[in-house]
Amino acid sequence: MHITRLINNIAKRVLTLLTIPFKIFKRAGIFRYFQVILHSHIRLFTKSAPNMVKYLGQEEAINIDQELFNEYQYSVDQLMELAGLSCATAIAKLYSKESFSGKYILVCCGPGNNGGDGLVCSRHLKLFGYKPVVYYPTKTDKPLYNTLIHQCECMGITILKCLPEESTIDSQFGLLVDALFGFSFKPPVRETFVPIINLMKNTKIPIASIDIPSGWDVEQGEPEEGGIKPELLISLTAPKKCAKKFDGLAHYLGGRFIPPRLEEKYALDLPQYPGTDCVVMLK
Ligand SMILES: NC(=O)C1=CN([C@@H]2O[C@H](COP(=O)(O)OP(=O)(O)OC[C@H]3O[C@@H](n4cnc5c(N)ncnc54)[C@H](O)[C@@H]3O)[C@@H](O)[C@H]2O)[C@@H](O)CC1
Ligand SMILES: [K+]
Repeated sequence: MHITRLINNIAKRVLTLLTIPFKIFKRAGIFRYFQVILHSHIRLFTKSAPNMVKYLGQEEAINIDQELFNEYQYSVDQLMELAGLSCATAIAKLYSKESFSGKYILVCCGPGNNGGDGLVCSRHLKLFGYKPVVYYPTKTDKPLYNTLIHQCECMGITILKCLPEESTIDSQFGLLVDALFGFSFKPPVRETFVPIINLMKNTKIPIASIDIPSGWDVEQGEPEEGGIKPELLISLTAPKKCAKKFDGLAHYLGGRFIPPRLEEKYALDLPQYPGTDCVVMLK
């Protein structure tokens, strides 16, 4: 275990060192080309390391969630803040600001807590110097969500009323953050969300999915008719079973808030987070 962790750490350091020279490339095309090549190589290098972390079923994920709130007395906004920060951090690790060449990040938020993570993530992305814009089609009229929206607006983040035209997405946005549905999703996607899911299926810009690629079955993965294909997946607490089918560029784990006793009870076998980081790269 120690040797595989050491190899992982060395690989990550090599990745960071190799990435720095590319940050001087202001032209997104060249930057992204090298970024993809680099990550593919790092993945090959680290693939031999056994991935011990447990992949959760839907019921188990819901039980852990409930236990955090009931037994450990965390409030939703406490965990959401850490989850959203982890997502923004993972995005910043994979995509430099320069790679977007001034383009916006479209953060699509759903009606539940996954959408709340998206709102928090937007706020942190803004603080990191990115340009997030939120699309939140079904606002949840609860104090928590009203506050999160208010905070976004106070930070100059635009909340879009309509979904941007598919034809303008590529020219305006450099990344789409998928915060529509998390571990409580039950297929099939309801009518209201079909246009945004279709847009995500068709778009050429990269997608970063929070916790679950939206529209995927939490345990089985991508639907038979085809689903969205995120480039980055940020699992929270522990990856869900569908993450085994994830074939994008990078998979991070975030939400470094699980008490050791809870980790032990569910035999989560969480990987070691580097130093004080709030995310750890799984692949
Ligand atoms: N411990 C944890 O486990 C934490 C979880 N958090 C986030 O919370 C998420 C889970 O949140 P929730 O339980 O609120 O649920 P979700 O955000 O996964 O989704 C529930 C919402 O989606 C709707 N929905 C479900 N199936 C649908 C369908 N087929 N078509 C259209 N709408 C559908 C439901 O009506 C509900 O409004 C996680 O995935 C994660 O992102 C974080 O905020 C913090 C910590
Ligand atoms: K999602």
